[in-house]
Amino acid sequence: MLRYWTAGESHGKTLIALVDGFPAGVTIDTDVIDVELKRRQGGYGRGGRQRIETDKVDVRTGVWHGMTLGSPIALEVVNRDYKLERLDDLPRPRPGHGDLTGAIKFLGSIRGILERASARETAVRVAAGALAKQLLSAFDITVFGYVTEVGGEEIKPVEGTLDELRAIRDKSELYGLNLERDPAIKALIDRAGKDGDTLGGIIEVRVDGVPFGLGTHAQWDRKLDGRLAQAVMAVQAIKGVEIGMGFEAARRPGSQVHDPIHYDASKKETSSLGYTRPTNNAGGLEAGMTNGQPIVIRAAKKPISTLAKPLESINLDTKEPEEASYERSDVCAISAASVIVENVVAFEVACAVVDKFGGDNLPEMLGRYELFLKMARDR
Ligand SMILES: Cc1cc2nc3c(=O)[nH]c(=O)nc-3n(C[C@H](O)[C@H](O)[C@H](O)COP(=O)(O)O)c2cc1C
Ligand SMILES: C=C(O[C@@H]1CC(C(=O)O)=C[C@@H](OP(=O)(O)O)[C@H]1O)C(=O)O
Repeated sequence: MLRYWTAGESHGKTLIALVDGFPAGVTIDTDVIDVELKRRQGGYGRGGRQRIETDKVDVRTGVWHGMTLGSPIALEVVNRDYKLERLDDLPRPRPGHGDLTGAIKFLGSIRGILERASARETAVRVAAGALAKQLLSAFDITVFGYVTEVGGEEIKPVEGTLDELRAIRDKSELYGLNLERDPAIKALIDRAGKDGDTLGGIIEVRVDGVPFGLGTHAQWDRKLDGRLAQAVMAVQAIKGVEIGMGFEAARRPGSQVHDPIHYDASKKETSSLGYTRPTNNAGGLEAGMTNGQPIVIRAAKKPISTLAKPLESINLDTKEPEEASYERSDVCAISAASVIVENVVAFEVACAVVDKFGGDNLPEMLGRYELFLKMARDR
């Protein structure tokens, strides 16, 4: 079983992801992980913190001569803005953050909650996802995330191959798929910043090259749609998850929702085994299992909770009404969130690959994958 945990506070010494159950024999390129970490730090609308940090991964355990050993892998990203010992508490909880509930639940400080609730922790979630992508690439599975909406403004994607779309996204300051929309949306973010306000948005992630049969119908906690939804929803500030047509499917009759099943022998050698679907409203998942089509998953991110023009709150000591605390904050972090969601999806898909093809070592997994394809083609 492949899994991970993280440790670390936002302004503490360091952040750690401990990845357990990662197969042996996977070549790891730490530069590729650092590219993802850099992308997560970027995107238009980020606050002052990203000018302090330069995130780089240090693979502390589990890798020898650039290859995984099958033992636990500890990934570390050190905080440059380490100052926790000098920081005071925050007196006035910020609506939308974990401040009020955390301080009440743990009978303690707001600082003690926000330090761990903070999305700073996602640096090492991204490192774990970027590690998982290096396993997925051996199976030609690619995971690609982009922004489709910011503050209610749509970024309708242009058409193109995956490589063309990647090139566009990597040029976009918003990580969207339509460069023409960037100036208007940057102006929207600037306006929100000037008004002391914040913005959220919508992210889409596409997973290509997915074989049939990842996940299972047999038990609720092993259904891949459910596991993906949990991984995505557990990203800070994500408030909605859709797979394929998502909520829109509820508004249409079945004839306009379900994807007909066709067969094209010339595609027998691909991961779809020749079973083609003229549409992919299911988003690649039926009954908790992948159906040979790309996985498509969307996430809705709420606006940042800390407003420069603070909302009404209470001073927890005096119980008197006061404005919520403000130190510094992102105005819009949807682009960063797209990198995070992309990487948590990658990790979850890698878990399902390990479940299906075994997790001891990569050559054995690839052998089992080929055997499965052969048997499934003959089905
Ligand atoms: C990439 C990213 C950056 C974020 N930056 C901030 C920030 O600067 N200030 C803030 O108040 N919240 C920020 N958030 C949101 C909080 O982490 C989040 O709202 C909080 O942990 C409460 O969790 P919840 O929104 O899931 O309920 C950010 C979230 C993400 C994903
Ligand atoms: C540090 C990161 O994001 C932080 C997430 C965050 C929050 O409350 O979630 C609050 C801010 O922290 P700070 O007050 O130190 O500026 C963001 O900068 C990061 O993504 O690397």
